[in-house]
Amino acid sequence: MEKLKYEPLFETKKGKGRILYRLFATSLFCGIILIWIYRLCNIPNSGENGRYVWIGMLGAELWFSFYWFLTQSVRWNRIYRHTYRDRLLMRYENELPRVDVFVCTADPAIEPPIMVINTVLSVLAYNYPPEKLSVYLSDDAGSEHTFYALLEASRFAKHWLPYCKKFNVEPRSPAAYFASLSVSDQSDADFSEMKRLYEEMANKIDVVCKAGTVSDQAKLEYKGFSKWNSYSSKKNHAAILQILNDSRDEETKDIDGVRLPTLVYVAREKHPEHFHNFKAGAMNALVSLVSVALHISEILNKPVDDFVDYNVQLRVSSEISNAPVILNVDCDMYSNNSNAIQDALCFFMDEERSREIAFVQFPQSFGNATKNEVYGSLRVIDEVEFHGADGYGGPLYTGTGCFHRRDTLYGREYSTEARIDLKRACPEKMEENVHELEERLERLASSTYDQNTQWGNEIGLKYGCPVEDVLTGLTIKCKGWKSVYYRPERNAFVGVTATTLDQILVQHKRWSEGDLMILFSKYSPVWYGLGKLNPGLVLGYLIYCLWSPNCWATLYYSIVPSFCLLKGIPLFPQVSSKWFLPFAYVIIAELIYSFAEFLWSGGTILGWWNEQRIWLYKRTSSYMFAFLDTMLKLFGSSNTTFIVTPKVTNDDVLLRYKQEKMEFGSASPLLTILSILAMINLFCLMGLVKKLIFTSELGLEYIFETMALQILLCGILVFVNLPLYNALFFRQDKGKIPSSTAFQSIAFALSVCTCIAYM
Ligand SMILES: O=c1ccn([C@@H]2O[C@H](COP(=O)(O)OP(=O)(O)O[C@H]3O[C@H](CO)[C@@H](O)[C@H](O)[C@H]3O)[C@@H](O)[C@H]2O)c(=O)[nH]1
Ligand SMILES: [Mn+2]
Repeated sequence: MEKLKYEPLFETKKGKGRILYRLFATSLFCGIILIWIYRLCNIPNSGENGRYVWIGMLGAELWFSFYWFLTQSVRWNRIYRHTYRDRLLMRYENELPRVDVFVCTADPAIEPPIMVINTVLSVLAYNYPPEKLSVYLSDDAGSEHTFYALLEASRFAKHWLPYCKKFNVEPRSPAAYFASLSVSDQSDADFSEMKRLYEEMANKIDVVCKAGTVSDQAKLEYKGFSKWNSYSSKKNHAAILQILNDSRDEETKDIDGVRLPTLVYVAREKHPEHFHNFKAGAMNALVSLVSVALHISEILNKPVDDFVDYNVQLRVSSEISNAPVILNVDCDMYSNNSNAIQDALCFFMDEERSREIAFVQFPQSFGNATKNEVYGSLRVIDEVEFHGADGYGGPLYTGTGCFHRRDTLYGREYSTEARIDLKRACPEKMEENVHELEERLERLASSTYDQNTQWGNEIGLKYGCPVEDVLTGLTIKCKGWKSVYYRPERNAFVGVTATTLDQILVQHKRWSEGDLMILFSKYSPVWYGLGKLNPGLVLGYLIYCLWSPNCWATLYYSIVPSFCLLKGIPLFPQVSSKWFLPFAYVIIAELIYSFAEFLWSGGTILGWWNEQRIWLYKRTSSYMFAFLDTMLKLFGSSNTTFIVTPKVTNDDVLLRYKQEKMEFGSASPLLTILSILAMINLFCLMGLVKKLIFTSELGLEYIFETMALQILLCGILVFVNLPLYNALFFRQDKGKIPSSTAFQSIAFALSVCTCIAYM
């Protein structure tokens, strides 16, 4: 008999133009070496003017070269994935695994319930058998409003899900769907009815949020609200768990009589004395809630008794769904592609190559991004770098839009028998009613369930790091697993990005701080990962772990050459010197490359320019504070925090955001640093102009000949900062730089420049 040909469920292709890129990178590297040689050979002798400044330049350039070298790792070996969903369905239509979706929210004031339930509705409506899909909303605020919204959403879902299937709607977040249509699309009756239902629901939720409380009538209608009787604050409340739809229940059906996915609301217990570990804590509560110790023992191949050693609290059979595949999304990341589960499963279920795959990460894209992205984007990371990381064992886990195998989250080591257990039985419907089950589960979502256990350490998401996602993904890979990066043509997830400068700087401070903490932690890619990870991937991780130390070289390069300009000390080769060439080549080639890469990644010309500005701002403010804070933490005098990014904006700020006017707004040390730097460069450039006009002894030509690159550098810094000067001196709206910050930074920059000039 002819052997059936194996048809893979996914394919991997090498990126185009790799040879060309490698040649280019090599030529750039030669340029960089020449720059080192120039620096080394021209260090002023001891006693000569500018010796230490020169050594500093050498240090900064060595750092930049080293960092550039790291960034090559994710460009060297890019790969691209392609899935075959039709083959998946043909082979596994009736045995698809169950999938648990975890949605996390933390604060109804900055993560509005209406946005949260749109995300929930979008994942409930996945093109996937409903009896195999369970959606859990983790609400860290334990907010009655969010619960009310979810309750309304569970009712609306009975209309929305059949509608999505009937008309093959995309995207399946109702808000995004309605917003995506033009007026002419909106004529038919089904549509109008759907829109009316949605608006009715949105309106009810809006009323509750504005009133600040749920009406007595609603409370009477649904007795679940009684659980809030003892609620005192979002930091102090008992566990609340409510099963809104139970797919095991025959009665849970939509208006067409089709079963609905399971939907569960969970607010783990919060107690002021028990640290809650932010999102990692929330995720672990969910992971553990839906599992049983027995299963863990099965996975780790140990008898249950051994678990006493493992110190896992043995918890009574408590599962609701316990699916082998878990999707995790942030509350603002709605599903934009209803086939994403099937795509992910192609990687988990391929007969030959899926064994080693622990998670499938999709890119993050943002629905509220403006055309030229004033606050930058993750564009190049998504379009280039993660494809490169994939070539060396897989991208980072970035916290949202990621499918995990449940057993790898439990800390399972890679082994060749590690095929996903599809046949794992569905939890039995127990002889208890839903309320009894809820009560039993609530006891498990206590604020101490993970204390003195391996949760957060050997099991589940890792605690103690503001980027729990990156750390968790890294340790999974150190256990021998790989991950996959998949970017379908239609984006799988769409979220909300920050809309003010302060928000983006604070977010990047959290990220770069967390990444640096990983570098110094027990799980550092360098000492823990070396030998376990592909060396290319170690370099790849280092790019992110070393984000924050970048601040020093950048600060040096954006201040010292400008001061030297003021003092008349040349730091770069003369224009007519042959040493000028490598500098010119490296600068121009790198600029053109980064420009081309950005456009190729789908950005705009102005977007690239904005990206350069935000690059400078992040490096000189967020990264510096992140570095200092990490040092404080290492020496034990500061605690980990997690400032949640707001997902709402007031109308005034939103208008300026849409006009792409940078929002400086509130005073903060981050902002002060940026304006001081901008002013220093402006004063230095003005000092030079003054010198050119009033002192003729040196002559224009001589100054350009000796200082061309320094003038260029200072000029570019000033040019990049134009929006900042505008916000300092001319703008009248609320997004301008606050007068106190303006005054402080101008006074400070002026005094420093005066001191330097007359020193
Ligand atoms: O105590 C907390 C704090 C946050 N969150 C949730 O975590 C998610 C991420 O928070 P956000 O403020 O949006 O952070 P971002 O910087 O946008 O998030 C990125 O970076 C985080 C790590 O810093 C990851 O956790 C996220 O998944 C990743 O998208 C949100 O859904 C929050 O509701 C909680 O559930 N509990
Ligand atoms: Mn977010």
